Amino acid sequence: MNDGGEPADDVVDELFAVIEDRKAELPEGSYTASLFTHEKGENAVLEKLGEETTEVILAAKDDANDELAAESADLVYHLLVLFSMKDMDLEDLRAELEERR
Ligand SMILES: N=c1c2ncn([C@@H]3O[C@H](COP(=O)(O)OP(=O)(O)OP(=O)(O)O)[C@@H](O)[C@H]3O)c2ncn1[C@@H]1O[C@H](COP(=O)(O)O)[C@@H](O)[C@H]1O
Repeated sequence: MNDGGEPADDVVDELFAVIEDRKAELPEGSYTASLFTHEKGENAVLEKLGEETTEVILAAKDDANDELAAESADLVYHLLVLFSMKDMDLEDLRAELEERR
């Protein structure tokens, strides 16, 4: 909660909104935009997902929890870029998780 008693914006929702903006605007110098315009197409983000997954596993095996959190954030970010590329959104993920409750 912030000082006004309103719920704080969800950081994951906010990140996804930024990713959607980058997809629409493709600003110069944006890493996110570069994934949407990459010459390898969607393979660029798929390769990053593979790399980040390996990094998550290595951090876990090293018992390096700070690194595990950082690599997990990289993984989630790239997963959200993939969702956006596929015209999916966080509601698709939430609906899938809800169904499993
Ligand atoms: N959350 C992220 C985020 N996580 C990871 N990354 C990028 O993902 C890449 C991860 O690659 P690696 O771990 O392999 O590290 P690296 O060796 O530096 O990367 P490369 O040389 O392979 O590109 C890095 O370039 C990171 O900067 C991210 N880039 C952007 N965001 C978010 O997206 C927003 C918009 O960013 P821009 O699109 O760059 O404006 C930012 O404000 C952040 O909130």
